[in-house]
Amino acid sequence: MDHQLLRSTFAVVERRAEHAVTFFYSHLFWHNPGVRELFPEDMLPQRDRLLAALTHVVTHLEDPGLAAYLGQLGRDHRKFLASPALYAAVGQSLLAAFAHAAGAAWTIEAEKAWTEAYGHVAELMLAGADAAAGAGEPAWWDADVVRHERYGDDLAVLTLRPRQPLLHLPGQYVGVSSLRVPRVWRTYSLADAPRPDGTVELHVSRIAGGAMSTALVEETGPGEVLRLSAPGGGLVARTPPGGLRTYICAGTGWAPVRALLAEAAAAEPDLEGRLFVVARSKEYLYAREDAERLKERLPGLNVTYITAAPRQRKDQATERLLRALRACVRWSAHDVYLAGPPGFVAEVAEVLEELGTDPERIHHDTLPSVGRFTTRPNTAAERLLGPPTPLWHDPEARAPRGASRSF
Ligand SMILES: NC(=O)C1=CN([C@@H]2O[C@H](COP(=O)(O)OP(=O)(O)OC[C@H]3O[C@@H](n4cnc5c(N)ncnc54)[C@H](O)[C@@H]3O)[C@@H](O)[C@H]2O)C=CC1
Repeated sequence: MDHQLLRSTFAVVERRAEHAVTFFYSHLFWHNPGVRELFPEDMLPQRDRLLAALTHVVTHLEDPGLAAYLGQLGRDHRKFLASPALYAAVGQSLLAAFAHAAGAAWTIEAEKAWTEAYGHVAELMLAGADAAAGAGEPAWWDADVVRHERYGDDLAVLTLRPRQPLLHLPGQYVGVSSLRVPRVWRTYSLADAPRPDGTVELHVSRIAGGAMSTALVEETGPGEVLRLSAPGGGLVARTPPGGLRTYICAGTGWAPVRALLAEAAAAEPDLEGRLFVVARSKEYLYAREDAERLKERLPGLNVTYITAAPRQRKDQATERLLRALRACVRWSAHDVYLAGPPGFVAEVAEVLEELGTDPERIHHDTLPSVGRFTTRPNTAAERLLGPPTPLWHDPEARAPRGASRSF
């Protein structure tokens, strides 16, 4: 495959990304009646996701991990009932959209390279789907809601009992779908290590205007059934025994961190580390009781809770956290596990690097985007669909940014 040619055509398509994605879906739905019904009513998050996946493929062409990524994506796409025929239809519409957006850059060679590349991508995704089906894994897990607890106005903890065993690594997330919001899937972390009774826990924060989070926080209750997709994500334990680690979470970012700590409490109760739990206000520090229980099992864990002061804006908690992080030492010796709102993760990761943490040892997930990109935009296409928000906190206290940054 001609990687250089794939990258150069994609760079042209990217500059007209919004146009290309609109063309793609119009072409797909027009030529394949019935396919529109497989997609949610609100297509905006879907459009971002397609582009994010394509960007990932093009920027990882030489990465040996790409095949595993595509296999996992195919496994995950079983929840959409994606058939080989649908993969073929998507390929045709994608090439048509690329041809349209690339203009003069769409040469015979470019078309050949993209036809071959898409064929390869589809093959790896279908192989991932077949492998999961062959191992007896369902396309999704029906799960009964057995408990629903509210914290503050916007937060809920849901306990679910999947009807088939749901194997996962602590720290991973699942896609969640509800009949209340047809065909929409949102990702939430599983908030515990696998439990003996097979139940799982999701922590949901209601986003203003978010149909799914509102349904899960305000309307869902015991007796209802949700669908869960195959667990995925790379925020899993990576520290060798005896290694130092720091866990930092904000809001419902507590969910994956709690799962990692529960695993550590069983596997390595004498671990040494620090935990920072950040919440917008005291009322939202729903993690405190659980964290205290974990601390009893992990005496070497130093726990700090950080909230904004009363009547201060919620972001003040991050400023307070950054001050606390600056007061800590030995960052170069720590693995750091990070979870929370995307802006928080990006900001904290940057400060940790400035403090001397090895970037390879800062672990966090890039959750699939919802509506807007969940990480800072890097490419022209990402910037177009989700322009970066300006950094807001205490810029004076920061070391100068690397000259290589493009925003
Ligand atoms: N529910 C889950 O299982 C998981 C959720 N997440 C993410 O965590 C977030 C949870 O949202 P909430 O609980 O409502 O958190 P929140 O909106 O209450 O924010 C918690 C704290 O994060 C900080 N923060 C928020 N936005 C920031 C920004 N742009 N820059 C710097 N700091 C910022 C502030 O200190 C704030 O007090 C969501 O974005 C979600 O995607 C991440 C992992 C798992």
